[in-house]
Amino acid sequence: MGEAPAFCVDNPQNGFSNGFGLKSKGFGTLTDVADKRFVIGGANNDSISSIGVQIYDKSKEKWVIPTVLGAKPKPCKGHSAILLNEDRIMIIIKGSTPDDCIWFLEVDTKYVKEQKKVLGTEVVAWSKGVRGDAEKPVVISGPSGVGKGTLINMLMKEFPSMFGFSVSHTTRAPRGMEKNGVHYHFTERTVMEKDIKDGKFLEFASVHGNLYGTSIEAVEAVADSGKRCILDIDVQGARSITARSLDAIFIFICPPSMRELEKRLRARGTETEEQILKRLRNAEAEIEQGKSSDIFDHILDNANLEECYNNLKKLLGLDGTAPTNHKPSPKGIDLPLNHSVSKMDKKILINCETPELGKASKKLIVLDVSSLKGGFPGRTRGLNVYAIDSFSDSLNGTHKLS
Ligand SMILES: Nc1nc2c(ncn2[C@@H]2O[C@H](COP(=O)(O)OP(=O)(O)O)[C@@H](O)[C@H]2O)c(=O)[nH]1
Ligand SMILES: Nc1ncnc2c1ncn2[C@@H]1O[C@H](COP(=O)(O)OP(=O)(O)O)[C@@H](O)[C@H]1O
Repeated sequence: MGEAPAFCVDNPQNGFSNGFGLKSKGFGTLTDVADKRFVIGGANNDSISSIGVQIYDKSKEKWVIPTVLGAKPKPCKGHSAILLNEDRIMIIIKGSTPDDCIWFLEVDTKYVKEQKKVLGTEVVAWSKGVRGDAEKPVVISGPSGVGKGTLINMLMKEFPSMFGFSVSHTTRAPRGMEKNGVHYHFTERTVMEKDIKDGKFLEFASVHGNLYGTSIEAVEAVADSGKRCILDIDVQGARSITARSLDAIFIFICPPSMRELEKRLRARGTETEEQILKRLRNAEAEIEQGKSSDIFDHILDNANLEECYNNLKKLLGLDGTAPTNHKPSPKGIDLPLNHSVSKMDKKILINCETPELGKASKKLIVLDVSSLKGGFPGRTRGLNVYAIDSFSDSLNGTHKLS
């Protein structure tokens, strides 16, 4: 299938209320998915414009303005659109930065289908495309004072280029040494509640009387930096994450006894007496749930810190010396402004010939989409990218882009 053609929308509904004012005419792409035509477009001139979405329902012969979820691509100088698997449209942005040129408009993925039912409207969702895979995140849970933070710090200190911490949002007050943006994003309840409503959180829970939550951006930012994400979240949060099918390793840290847990909490000296008692009361239920539920893949006893840390490293496959062959974070894709796009099986071919530079300038960029993972509300990962120079001569010139 070839690139969806640039076209002129003759009769859209008074512009794209979800993206920009299209006025009476605009240019964009159209992609047919069953009896729906997805019109994705910008303004009718050479200037940069934002991307709006409108759907023409061919069976009902009417235009529909969908609810658009997720952050959309930045204003651009045009785009190409290619339908993948009947459930998402790949958008290749012209004139964008290398790390911002591939996007997916999900039109019938599992999440979008669910949202259509919940909202009772047409729904589409934007997800940014990213090269390469992210390693499975590591979710660490356990009662307050058991040693989660201590173990995570040890891991980050020993393997600084390998792990990144998912910085949660919380409505609780910072402790003496805690820094905003490093340990937590300390936030107002009303602000956090609005962000939760706007779908910015992967999970959230009320813990010890405060609101805590993991933003989608917190996890994606770690993966973008090429590191493996560590989450320190409570049992409710871990359960929400399993329900959202986030592929992660779930580890529960257990104290040797309630008495020892109390001793550690008091020795830490960061909570008031009232807060300590609340945390201890909650600990019993957390331990019960952590041990009995089928959320956790591993339960680690933190009686002896060194032993527990070694066991943690073992189950993460880090029991040797620090690995030296850590994958660097993948670079973006450098696309020229002018290119044409086509599809062959699970590969998207981007023809980057620059006519004014002659035959020698021919380059074909191949996006292998056979192993895509993730998607809204996070990034779409697993894009594999190859460049073929002077592709008309031979395919033997294939090499991986660095
Ligand atoms: N669900 C959820 N729980 C979180 C998050 N961040 C922290 N928590 C949990 O909230 C609880 C309280 O954390 P905190 O106030 O830092 O106290 P601490 O556990 O005693 O260090 C702990 O069980 C954390 O695992 C989050 O983003 N989501
Ligand atoms: N195995 C252990 N033995 C003794 N003290 C520990 C052990 N693990 C952690 N601690 C101490 O217990 C306190 C609570 O640990 P922390 O990492 O803050 O717990 P959490 O993040 O689970 O609330 C800290 O003062 C820490 O130094």
